[in-house]
Amino acid sequence: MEFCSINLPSSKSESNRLLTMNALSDGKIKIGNLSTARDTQTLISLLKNEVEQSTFDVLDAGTAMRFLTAYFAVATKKEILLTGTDRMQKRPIGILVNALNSIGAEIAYEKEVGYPPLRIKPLQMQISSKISIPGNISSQYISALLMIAPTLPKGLAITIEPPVFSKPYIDMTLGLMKLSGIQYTQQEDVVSITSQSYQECLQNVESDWSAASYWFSIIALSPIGKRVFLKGLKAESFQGDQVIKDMAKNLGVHFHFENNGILLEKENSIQKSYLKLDFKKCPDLAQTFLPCAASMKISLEISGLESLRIKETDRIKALQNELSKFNCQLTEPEQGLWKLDSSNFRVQSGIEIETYEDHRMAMGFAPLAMKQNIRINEINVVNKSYPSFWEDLKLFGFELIKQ
Ligand SMILES: O=C(O)C1=C[C@@H](OP(=O)(O)O)[C@@H](O)[C@H](O)C1
Ligand SMILES: C=C(OP(=O)(O)O)C(=O)O
Repeated sequence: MEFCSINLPSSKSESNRLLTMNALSDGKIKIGNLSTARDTQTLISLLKNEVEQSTFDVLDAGTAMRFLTAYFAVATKKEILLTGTDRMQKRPIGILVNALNSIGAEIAYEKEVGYPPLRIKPLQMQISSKISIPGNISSQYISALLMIAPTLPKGLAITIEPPVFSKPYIDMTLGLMKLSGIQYTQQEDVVSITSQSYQECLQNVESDWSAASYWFSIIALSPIGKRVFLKGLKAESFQGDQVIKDMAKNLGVHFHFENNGILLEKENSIQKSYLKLDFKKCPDLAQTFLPCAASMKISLEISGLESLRIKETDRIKALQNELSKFNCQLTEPEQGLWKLDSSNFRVQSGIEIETYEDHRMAMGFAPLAMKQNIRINEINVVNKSYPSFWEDLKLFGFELIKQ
C-alpha cells in the first residue's frame, strides 16, 4: 500500500542546548541538522549578533529565555537586556534568577519581580558553588544551570528538589553535555560538575519527537491500514517525547523502526474507552493526546499537567475551552488530578479552534479534521516548532482552505 514520507523538523530542544553549549565553549561544538523552528532560528540570530547588540528579544522561546539568562549571567562582557513577548513576560523566571544571583551573578528585573525582562551585568566573581532548586516548576531552569556549570571557576553542585517534572529534558541536557566532553557525577538529588572545558565535537540533531506526535494522532484517527513514514527518528533518542510511540498503542497505532525512520500504521485493535495517563515526563504531549483521545471517545484520568499553566499559554484553560466545543469536559476534581470525559464527544459543523498563540494548540487539534471540517485560527503559530506542518498535512492528503 502507498504511504507518504514526512521530513520532520529536527529537535528544537536539542538544537537550543547545542547552540548554548557552543556559545559557552567559544565555538567548539559543530552542529549538524539544526532545527528550522523559529525558537532555534531566534537563538541562532541572537547569538550571532551578541557583540553588536545590547538588547536581546527571544520572542516566545522559553528555552532561549532560560538558557540565555544563564549564558549571559556568566559570559556577557557588558550590561544587556533580555526580553520577550508579552506572554514571555508572564512566564516566571525568579527561581533561575535567584539561583544565578546566589552564585554571584548580577541580574535585576526591569519590570515585575520574578519575570522577564531582565537586566544582566557581567559576573565579577563566583561566590558560591552550591545551589538548590525546586524541580517542579520548569526543568529549563535546571538545564540552563547545568550547561553553565563547567564554565564556572569553582564548578557547581546542583540539588534538584523533588518532585522533578520534565525530567527527560534534564537527562537530555546531561546526555548532550557528556557527548561534548563534560564529566559529571550524580548522587541522589545532586548533580556535581567541576570546572572543565567543553571538547571539540560534531553533534547531529535528531528529528523532533514532539513534532512526530501529531502524526501518531493522525494515524490513530485514520482508517485501518493507513500508514505514514516519519524520516529521521531512531529507537534511541534523548527526547522523552518518544513515549508517544508507546502511548499511541492504546489508540491502535502500530510502529516499526526502519533504517532511516519509523513507519506508523493504523491497526485493527480493540480500543479502550478509559485510560490513566501521567504527563509529568512529557508535558508537551498533552495537547496531542487529549484532543485525539476525546475524538475516539476515550475518557482519561490524567496527572502531571501542573506545568502546563506557565507555558505558551495556560494550556489547561486552552484545552478546557477548545475540548468543550466538542462536548468534552476537562475538569480537576482533586488537586493534581484531571478527568477528561469524552463519552459525549460530538462532531458538529462550523467548529473554530482558537490557538492562544500556542503552536501545540493548532497542531494538537488539526488531526481532528480527519473527522470533520474544522477551522483553525492563527495558523502561523506552528512556526515556533514545526514550520512545515501545514505543508506536510497536504502531502498526507489533507485539504487546506485558507480564508
Ligand atoms: O528543555 C526543553 O527543551 C523543554 C522543556 C519542557 O519545559 P518545562 O521544563 O518547563 O516543562 C518542555 O515543555 C519544553 O517544550 C522544552
Ligand atoms: C513549552 C514549549 O516551549 P518553550 O517552553 O521553550 O517556550 C513547547 O514547545 O511546547
